[in-house]
Amino acid sequence: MLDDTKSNKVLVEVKDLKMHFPIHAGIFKKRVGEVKAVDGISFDIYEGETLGLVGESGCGKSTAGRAILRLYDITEGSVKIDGVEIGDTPQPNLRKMRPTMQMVFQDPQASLNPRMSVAAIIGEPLNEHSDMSKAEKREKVLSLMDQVGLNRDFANRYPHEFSGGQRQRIGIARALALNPKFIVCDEPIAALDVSIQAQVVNLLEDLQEEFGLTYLFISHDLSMVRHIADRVAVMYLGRVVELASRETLFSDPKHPYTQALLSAVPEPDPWLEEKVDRILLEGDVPSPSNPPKGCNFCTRCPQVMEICKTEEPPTVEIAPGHIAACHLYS
Ligand SMILES: Nc1ncnc2c1ncn2[C@@H]1O[C@H](COP(=O)(O)OP(=O)(O)OP(=O)(O)O)[C@@H](O)[C@H]1O
Repeated sequence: MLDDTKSNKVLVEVKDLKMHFPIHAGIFKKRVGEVKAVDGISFDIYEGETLGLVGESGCGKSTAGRAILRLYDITEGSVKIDGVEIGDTPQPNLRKMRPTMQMVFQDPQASLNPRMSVAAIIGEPLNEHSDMSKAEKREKVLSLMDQVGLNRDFANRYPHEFSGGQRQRIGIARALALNPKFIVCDEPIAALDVSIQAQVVNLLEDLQEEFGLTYLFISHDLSMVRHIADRVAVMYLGRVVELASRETLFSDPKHPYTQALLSAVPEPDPWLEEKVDRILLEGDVPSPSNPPKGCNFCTRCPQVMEICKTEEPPTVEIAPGHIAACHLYS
């Protein structure tokens, strides 16, 4: 399923994961409903690979990433990291697993404490999860700065003294401090200037190769995902509608939603741009607190059938490693 350079060992197993947020209203804050941000997603992530997770804003990508890392108490389902079930582990007992799995956030400005020096920020995870001496910690922090391309002379500076790209490097160094195996990169370049996005992506790729890291790369930027991901999962309204290798997904998308999403990618060549067959989706994405019956995509699908309005489509393997949840294939 993966190319020869990647392992076939499953590092992260996500099964029927649901993350529903309660909606409270009224003076007594009565529970009146729930936002089904993630509504039963399943996939495996192989050791050393990058799984891209794409979809429109609000489809549940970030919630999925956070739920997999157990930054939330999940509503239902199972998450195994390296064979260890963490889906139902109480938060205090997750401490042991924390070093294995880390997150790189979208907005480095917001995720770095402005009152802490860079050395303190990068070294913070070591205070809690290691018994290194002060000198050992300092050396580790400086070597992490080298690894992410930050000048070690700037260790005592503060986040505001750095550019956006450098701040993201600080966030990456912090995520690497405990030698993780699995990193959720949540839109890691979305807040950066286009000119430095490629540098940060190259850095993530180099680090992956050097340390054998496994990434869940969340992005709405399909061109970037096409560049970095080995396989790609497409989400719509809390569910994974299609998953395939990068080559297959971009050359032969099967789900009508994936086809529409890919057809919206801008074509830089004006001559080709004229020839692109765009699929325009009608209507808005329904609310995740009140998703449609049957297939979540039925209200906007250009190929909708009667069955789509009543029955949720099963997820089927159309070809080896290529899965889709659509009645056209069930
Ligand atoms: N803590 C929360 N409480 C209630 N609803 C939430 C919470 N976090 C997310 N949501 C809702 O869950 C849905 C999915 O949000 P999420 O941020 O996961 O989507 P996303 O695909 O990552 O979007 P974006 O790319 O804009 O970040 C949205 O409707 C959002 O409003």
